[in-house]
Amino acid sequence: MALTVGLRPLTRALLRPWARVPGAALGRPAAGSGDGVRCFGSPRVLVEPDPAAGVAVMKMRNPPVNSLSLEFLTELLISLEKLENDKTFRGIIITSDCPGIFSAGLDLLEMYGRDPAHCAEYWKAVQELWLRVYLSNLVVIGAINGISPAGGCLLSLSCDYRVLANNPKYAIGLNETLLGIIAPFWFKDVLVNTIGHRAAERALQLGFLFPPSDALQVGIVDQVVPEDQVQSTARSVMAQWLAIPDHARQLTKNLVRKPTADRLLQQRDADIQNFVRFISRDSIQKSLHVYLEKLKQKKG
Ligand SMILES: CCCCC/C=C\CCCC/C=C/C(=O)SCCNC(=O)CCNC(=O)[C@H](O)C(C)(C)COP(=O)(O)OP(=O)(O)OC[C@H]1O[C@@H](n2cnc3c(N)ncnc32)[C@H](O)[C@@H]1OP(=O)(O)O
Repeated sequence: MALTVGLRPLTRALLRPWARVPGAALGRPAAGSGDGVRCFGSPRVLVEPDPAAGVAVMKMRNPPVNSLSLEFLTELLISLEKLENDKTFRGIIITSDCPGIFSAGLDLLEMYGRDPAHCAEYWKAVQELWLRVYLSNLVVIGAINGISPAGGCLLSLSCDYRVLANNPKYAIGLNETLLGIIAPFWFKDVLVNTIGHRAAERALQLGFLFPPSDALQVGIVDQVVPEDQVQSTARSVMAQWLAIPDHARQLTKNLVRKPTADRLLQQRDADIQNFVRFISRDSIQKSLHVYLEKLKQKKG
């Protein structure tokens, strides 16, 4: 898949992709890997490779809530691109290193009080991450070990399979309307593809965040397991998926997902312009302000 990352050279230059991760990389072999196999990654993305299994675990660590800032998105993109281009790997497990939070979704501070050029650059990176995960040739499994609203839910929905930890706090859904904003058409498409039209219609309008039992029932996740079994379950599901020949699985995945991805690919620039126009409205900026204040006040 030829996707351009399309971020400002400055943004990319600021990052140090593939730098050894302090602490994690200091001689600690990756779990399940043989001696000499080291964790690698970037400041916000820790990659634990298991070359023998052909699997890498990608841990998001952008504390406190793994909000998808521009820098974090860029690091995720670079990690994914690297893994995708390395023939050692056939599958990745995406999980979180922030306790209780898978991802709080898009970083509201990238959309609030920003100029149009910044919003456009940000939205391009959001599109890019979605396309890269959604169309990945690798098997992508979400080991969802925390709450995942909005953009966090989109990231989960873009995986091939979702395992959610059974904790009532770990709700998942596209809750944009609760913020006074709307889920873009491609977020909506992925939800419809996953849970069906009627369920998506209700969930989107009401901004449902499904706790684990409801999430399983509606089909927004594939499995709910005790919290301490999320990673091991993701590993055994991965083994099942990797038992299928790559070429057959990849072509099938493409067959199923391409029409949805094409809807965005055919109008990426227009989608960016729509986003910038929408997010720049006074009324939307006001809604974001109110929501951010609410998050602050919640702390007391
Ligand atoms: C017509 C065409 C239209 C085109 C489309 C147009 C428009 C827009 C589409 C936009 C799609 C948007 C997608 C999104 O993902 S929006 C983000 C949605 N996320 C949320 O609603 C989650 C908000 N966060 C929370 O609910 C909680 O933080 C939590 C995740 C449950 C964690 O709770 P807790 O552990 O208690 O932590 P705090 O609430 O205290 O948060 C810690 C600090 O992190 C800040 N924070 C939290 N979430 C975000 C975020 N998403 N972005 C930026 N910052 C975030 C929070 O304010 C705290 O900051 P502080 O320490 O400085 O106070």
